[in-house]
Amino acid sequence: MIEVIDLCKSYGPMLAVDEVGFTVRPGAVTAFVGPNGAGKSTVLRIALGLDTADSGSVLIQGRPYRLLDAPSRRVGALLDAGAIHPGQTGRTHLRILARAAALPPERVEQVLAQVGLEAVARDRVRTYSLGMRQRLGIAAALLGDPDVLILDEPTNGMDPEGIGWLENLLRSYAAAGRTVLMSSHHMSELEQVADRVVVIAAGRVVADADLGELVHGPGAPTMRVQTPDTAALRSAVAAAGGRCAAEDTETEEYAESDDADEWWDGAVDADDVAGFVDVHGLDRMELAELFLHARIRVLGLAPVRASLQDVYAELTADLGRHQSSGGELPEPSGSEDDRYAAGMIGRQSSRSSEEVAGR
Ligand SMILES: Nc1ncnc2c1ncn2[C@@H]1O[C@H](COP(=O)(O)OP(=O)(O)OP(=O)(O)O)[C@@H](O)[C@H]1O
Repeated sequence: MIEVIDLCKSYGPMLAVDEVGFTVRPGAVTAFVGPNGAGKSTVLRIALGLDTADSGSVLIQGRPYRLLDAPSRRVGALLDAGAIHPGQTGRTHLRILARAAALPPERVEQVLAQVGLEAVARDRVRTYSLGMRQRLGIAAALLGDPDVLILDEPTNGMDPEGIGWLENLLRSYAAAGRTVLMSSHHMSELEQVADRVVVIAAGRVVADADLGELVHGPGAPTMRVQTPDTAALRSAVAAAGGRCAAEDTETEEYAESDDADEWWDGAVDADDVAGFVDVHGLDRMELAELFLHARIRVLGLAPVRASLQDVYAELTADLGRHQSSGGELPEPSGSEDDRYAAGMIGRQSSRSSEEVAGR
């Protein structure tokens, strides 16, 4: 379990993380999402002892990271796959990490097999694609067979096969009762794998809910009704204790959308005089009763399926990026050896970004 408790962190005048609190439970994959600059990496760095909070704390299995016994057996982390030393082979990189964490050398071969890198284990990291580097970073996170996995944007640069592989890995990890926290900007991928979603914007948590609850809302799903009697529908829904979306969805606009193809196959033409009204708080049976009693002509009825992307866009619409202070990023705290051993930085972190990128 990971507990983030009333976390605050400023960089100069910039409040990067503002009383952030949420719990990441075992047995589930929790997605941690937010716009660029929302504060995700800051929370993850603090969780892993690479930065210090101004106030509040992050507990992993009940303790701050720095106070964990054998932290690499408790937490595996991937923060920056691009930071692995390009001159080393994949296997050497993992062997160094295993030795530093007092893990048996056979773990290296096991995780290489687990992430599908055995065939390139003897190649230098500079020859790896970004997707292969991500796999190597994930192998490093898995080395200690930890109960908690923290992955910052692990699917960046991965092809669809790699993403599918990672989704399976994370699902089986969670199914074994372990804790998985991953950040990503790819909502459609997260929708495939996440059980729970924490949304952060401008340093504050704006949603913390099960994926289903977030995309369907609590209670009955939103139903989209196509009817020529929109005014009558609205008053009948209000009388029955439901609620209608403020605007009717324009028939033509909706009929031309992808949703219409998928959900409204066989509905009347856009030319027909009918509007679409989204109804909240009444289920299909309640609506059927209402149509009958209020004598409302209905041409179509279907649940509205919001995507995580839709919900996310709505939640973060007004709360985009914090104003950047424009200052230099200070070095994270913790010795370089500690950070290398935790799989978070490359051994020669002073190398140029071009070298790190293998150019
Ligand atoms: N070391 C630092 N010094 C100054 N400002 C920082 C530092 N680290 C983060 N920030 C600022 O804090 C805010 C939060 O940054 P953070 O990297 O945590 O966001 P993020 O949600 O991970 O963004 P992204 O999705 O782009 O990775 C940003 O405005 C960033 O510029």
